[in-house]
Amino acid sequence: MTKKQSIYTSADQLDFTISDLQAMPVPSEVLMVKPTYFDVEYVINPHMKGHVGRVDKMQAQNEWEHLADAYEEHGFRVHMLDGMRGMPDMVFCANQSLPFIDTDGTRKVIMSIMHAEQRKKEVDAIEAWYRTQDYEILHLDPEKVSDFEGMGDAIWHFRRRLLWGGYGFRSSIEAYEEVSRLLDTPVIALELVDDKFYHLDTCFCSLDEKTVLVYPDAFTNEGMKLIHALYKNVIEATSYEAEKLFAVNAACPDGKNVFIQQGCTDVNKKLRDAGFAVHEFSTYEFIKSGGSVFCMKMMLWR
Ligand SMILES: NC(=[NH2+])NCCC[C@H](N)C(=O)O
Repeated sequence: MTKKQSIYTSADQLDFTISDLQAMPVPSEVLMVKPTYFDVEYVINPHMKGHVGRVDKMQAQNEWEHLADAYEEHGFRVHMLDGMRGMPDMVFCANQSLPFIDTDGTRKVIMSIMHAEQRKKEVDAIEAWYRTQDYEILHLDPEKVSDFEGMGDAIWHFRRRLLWGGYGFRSSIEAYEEVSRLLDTPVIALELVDDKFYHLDTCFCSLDEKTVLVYPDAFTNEGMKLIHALYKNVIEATSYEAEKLFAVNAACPDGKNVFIQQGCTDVNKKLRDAGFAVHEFSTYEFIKSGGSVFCMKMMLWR
């Protein structure tokens, strides 16, 4: 496809359909950071309020292990990285980077510029791990980009070279000009308008090429138009399940199986009706920090 434009912010700018886009392999590996030092120590999103010092460490460890096992059971190789003292949010390893595989098979990663001061040092720790993994490491120009929180806000369309980028709370729209240029990929930029849904991965879950799970009130009308223009099936979560159960922070690593927080009855029925297999997990300890299934891992290519 010849790109006329790299960042799309309104539906009338769209000059392609999904089938025009190049295919991209599905990741086969997962990175997870052990929750040894996970806790709620500060408040940088509305979900963390009232939870400082209230994490049940044993329970968190159990929840994390069940999730890691599930990736292994579904055939994914899981890299487990030790957490670090003083980095209670490092366990949310969707945030410090955005990995990518090029058309020639080169693996690259763009390192994040965390919005919150408290989380900035996590990026170096994750970068050090990528150095052991034969990834080409790319950095955003801090003169041009103030913040970008990796796969928390930048989500690949399933199996296609198209990036969906959320902005407004943790990432700024300028980041996507840079990301689009570095990865030579079009970006659909979606403004986030509700601070309870501060990362794109709290309100947008890419399920397969044609299907997405969203929480519509987290977006502008124009954002929802873009989503409807490029997805045939748009599954909507209720406000209760999206906000209290992080239903949309689910993960569908293979286009068939959806890993999701326990108890999302309405969303689960819609997912099953659409042909997906649903696997429920307890992530209550992590929800206290404003994260669930999706943000506790990073998908990688081998
Ligand atoms: N991608 C995510 N939604 N990650 C959750 C991050 C939670 C973390 N406490 C933060 O506010 O930064």
